[in-house]
Amino acid sequence: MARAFLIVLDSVGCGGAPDAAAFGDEGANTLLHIARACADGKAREGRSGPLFLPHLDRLGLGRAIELASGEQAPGLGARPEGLWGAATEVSQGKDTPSGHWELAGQPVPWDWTLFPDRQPAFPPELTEAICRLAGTEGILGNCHAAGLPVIARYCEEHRQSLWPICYTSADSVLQIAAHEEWFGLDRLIRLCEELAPILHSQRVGRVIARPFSGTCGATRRTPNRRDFAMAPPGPTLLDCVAEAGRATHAIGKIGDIFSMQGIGRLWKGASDADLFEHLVQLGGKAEEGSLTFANFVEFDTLYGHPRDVSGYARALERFDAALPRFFAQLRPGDLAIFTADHGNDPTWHGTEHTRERVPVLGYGPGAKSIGLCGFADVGASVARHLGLVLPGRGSSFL
Ligand SMILES: O=P(O)(O)O[C@H]1O[C@H](CO)[C@@H](O)[C@H]1O
Ligand SMILES: [Mn+2]
Ligand SMILES: [Mn+2]
Repeated sequence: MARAFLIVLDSVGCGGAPDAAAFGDEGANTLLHIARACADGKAREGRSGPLFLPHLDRLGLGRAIELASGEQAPGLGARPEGLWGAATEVSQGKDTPSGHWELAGQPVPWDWTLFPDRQPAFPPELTEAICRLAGTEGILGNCHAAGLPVIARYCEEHRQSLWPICYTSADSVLQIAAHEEWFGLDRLIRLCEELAPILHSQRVGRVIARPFSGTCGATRRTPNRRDFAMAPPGPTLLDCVAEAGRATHAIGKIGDIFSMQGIGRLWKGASDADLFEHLVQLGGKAEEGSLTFANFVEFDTLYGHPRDVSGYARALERFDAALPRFFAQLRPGDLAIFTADHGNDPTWHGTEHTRERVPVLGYGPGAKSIGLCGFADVGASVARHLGLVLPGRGSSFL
């Protein structure tokens, strides 16, 4: 029986989304702009030269970028030896759950609730609920922000008052940062868990605990982040595989993104390097007929949001260089698909995700062009590869 590996490189988009302008993202292209910066010598911190991704490019990465956006990425464009194409999203959100759910066959049928970009960003009833559940007299932040600056800005007040630092973004999200020792990690996780059903009932997609440690001026976020996400709008690829009695393995934050629905075993780690080791191990030992679904988040969190082009290029090159160790574990008949959930162009303005198409690259079935497809077609194809049928929007390109 065949095995499938669905691997999401978080935020590694390739431009060309037909509705990018509606998101203020017309022209955004994560991979193209990183490749151009590298070729122009503008991404030289800890690396140099044109973007070097020989293994992904051999699958068809350069051609996928060109197909999605009409632009040639310098250094990429080898003749594809893998399955290659690009996918367009229909869900009206450029966030992580929307992207993953649609890849797994469930586009989001509703409009997410977003908080206004003003201070206070949260309605008084929500602030009261946070205070009641946290046992505090108030909250800090209450604004749109990126995580590192908002912690730096409110650290000292947080240390003195122990009020939680609450912020949001262009995503449908309430994020709460608090110090692991001063405020308490368990207390922060419990607070987010208790708030989640209230927020979910209002179509706010996620409550995220963002614990940090260290002293003010030298804080760092810890790996104990927890996302409490709404459940997907219906059964996904994971449910389909699990209900067929097959094993499902979730690497990284897949468990959080799918509210643990349809997930057999969880494989977590402190870094993407740790997660890659899980992927290599599962390449060797995942059961016949199983699905391994992985998310590599550092492209997004460490380099996309902070707009670090060199760092993003380094992370892509590191990932590419490690791929042969994973490929060496695969067996005849296996399928490994590499794709993404949205863009996060590190050359774009602001600090938010960017609406883009995403590459769809497959290792296993040999050279094959799939052209432009929908996100949901990825899930339908993985199901088909496993001999299953995923009901819903997608159709298989296999
Ligand atoms: O800057 P940080 O806190 O990482 O925020 C990011 O993390 C959130 C969830 O992925 C996104 O909405 C984005 O704003
Ligand atoms: Mn994401
Ligand atoms: Mn993100």
